[in-house]
Amino acid sequence: MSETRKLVDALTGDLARWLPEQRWFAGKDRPVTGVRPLGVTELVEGDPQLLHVVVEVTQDDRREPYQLLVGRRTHPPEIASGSWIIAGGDLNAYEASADADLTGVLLDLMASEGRVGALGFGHEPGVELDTGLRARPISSEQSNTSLVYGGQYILKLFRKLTPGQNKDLVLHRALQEVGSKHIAQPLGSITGDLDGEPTTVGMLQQFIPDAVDGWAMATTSVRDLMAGPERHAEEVGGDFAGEAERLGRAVAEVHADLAEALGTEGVDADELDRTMKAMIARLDTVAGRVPELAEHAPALRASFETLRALPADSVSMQPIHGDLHLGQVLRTVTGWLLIDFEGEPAAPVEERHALRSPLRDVAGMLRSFDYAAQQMLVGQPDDPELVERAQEWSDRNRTAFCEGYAAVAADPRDQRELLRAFELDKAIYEVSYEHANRPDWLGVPLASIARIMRGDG
Ligand SMILES: Nc1ncnc2c1ncn2[C@@H]1O[C@H](COP(=O)(O)OP(=O)(O)O)[C@@H](O)[C@H]1O
Ligand SMILES: O=P(O)(O)O[C@H]1O[C@H](CO)[C@@H](O[C@H]2O[C@H](CO)[C@@H](O)[C@H](O)[C@H]2O)[C@H](O)[C@H]1O
Repeated sequence: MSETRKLVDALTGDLARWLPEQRWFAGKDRPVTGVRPLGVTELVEGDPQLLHVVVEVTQDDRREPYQLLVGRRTHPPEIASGSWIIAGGDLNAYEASADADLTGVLLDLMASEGRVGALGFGHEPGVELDTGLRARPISSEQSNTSLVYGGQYILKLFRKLTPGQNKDLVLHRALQEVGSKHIAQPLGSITGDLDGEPTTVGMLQQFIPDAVDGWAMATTSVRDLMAGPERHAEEVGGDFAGEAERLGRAVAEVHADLAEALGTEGVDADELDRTMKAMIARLDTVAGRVPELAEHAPALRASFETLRALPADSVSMQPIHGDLHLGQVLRTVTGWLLIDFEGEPAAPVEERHALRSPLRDVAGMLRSFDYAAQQMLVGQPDDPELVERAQEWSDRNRTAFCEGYAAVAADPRDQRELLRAFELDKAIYEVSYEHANRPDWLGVPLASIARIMRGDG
């Protein structure tokens, strides 16, 4: 048996333990019952060695492919303890995305449009890439793993793979084509093979070094307010409402760009019915898993059912971002950029690619303003002054965002019932997300659901 084969066999055993410890692993809600290799490509030969590995992870009846970079060397560099998959012995192996001596090859292969085994590397038409740059992984906790090359490029390695072209790449290319001002330019990609289908495993983009994400800015503003709760949101130095308004405009412009690039579709009554049923199905699934949601389920179901009465022609469908929140927007020196057009990490691929109402993105941002304010109350939920300030901050910034959006497109608040239903649907998704990933924050979406149902949100 070859060395590599032996390693891969050993790895699959250890991965069942290691994978659930990774932030990006999407299946934390149930135990891993099996791991089997689907493909192994040797990107750097010898010692050190870099392997690109795709494994299929089984969890009960669910089977999902994940991508890994595996490094091996006799004299390993400083490796964070959590990155060791097999520590010590002949078969030492670590997750290699932080090993800058090894990851440079990915950029160099994209620059030269190389192919290694099942992996094809390419750059976008007309783009010339600098080579020989060292990469560092970005430290934030994310669904995928991103490497920054020399402060110039950012390469996102998708962790959970879905067959076909990744929606993030498809929408970035479409937006680039129509000259959207609100994206980081797509520069290259890496394509693998999944069940015989060419599949995006990586996307390279322009890196914006001085960008700050919306979540960091918004929570700084909330913190300012909470530090002196005797003052109101509009009186503190860190007021965010101007930015929220500009962000609303940017999101509306991206929606218009997506519609121009990829078209829109009207909706019939059947479609509205399907939307409602999908919301109820998600509610039932999440309420079955999270007991705290169950008490709201009957009222939520009744609320979704009222969508039936809406005129179908009030909705238009188009490609949308699909998981828009303050962590998915970057403030640069010139304005707001939207990133990460993959859609909800847990949604099935067909659903992510489907045309949807742009109001879903608006609802996602509204939820996020609420989150930014309410997460400050985790651990001190009963201080009436702080509760009032949090609500005030959220209301002020949600309004500013909608006003910005309405300056470019139809006012989302004119479709109050639909917007409310999308917000509730998103909050139900968040209950499931927090339950699996950040149980301490479960109260944030639950409190929002209670507030919206009371008519206070
Ligand atoms: N083009 C970019 N320039 C600068 N930073 C970026 C860029 N794209 C992404 N980032 C940073 O990387 C983080 C992860 O990117 P994202 O696309 O959201 O990955 P994930 O799919 O893992 O959530 C973002 O929160 C942001 O801080
Ligand atoms: O950015 P991702 O694609 O990984 O999105 C997932 O993780 C998000 C958290 O990092 C999660 O967003 C939720 O928490 C945010 C604050 O951390 C908040 O701004 C969002 O409104 C809230 O939905 C997102 O739902 C999930 O898909």
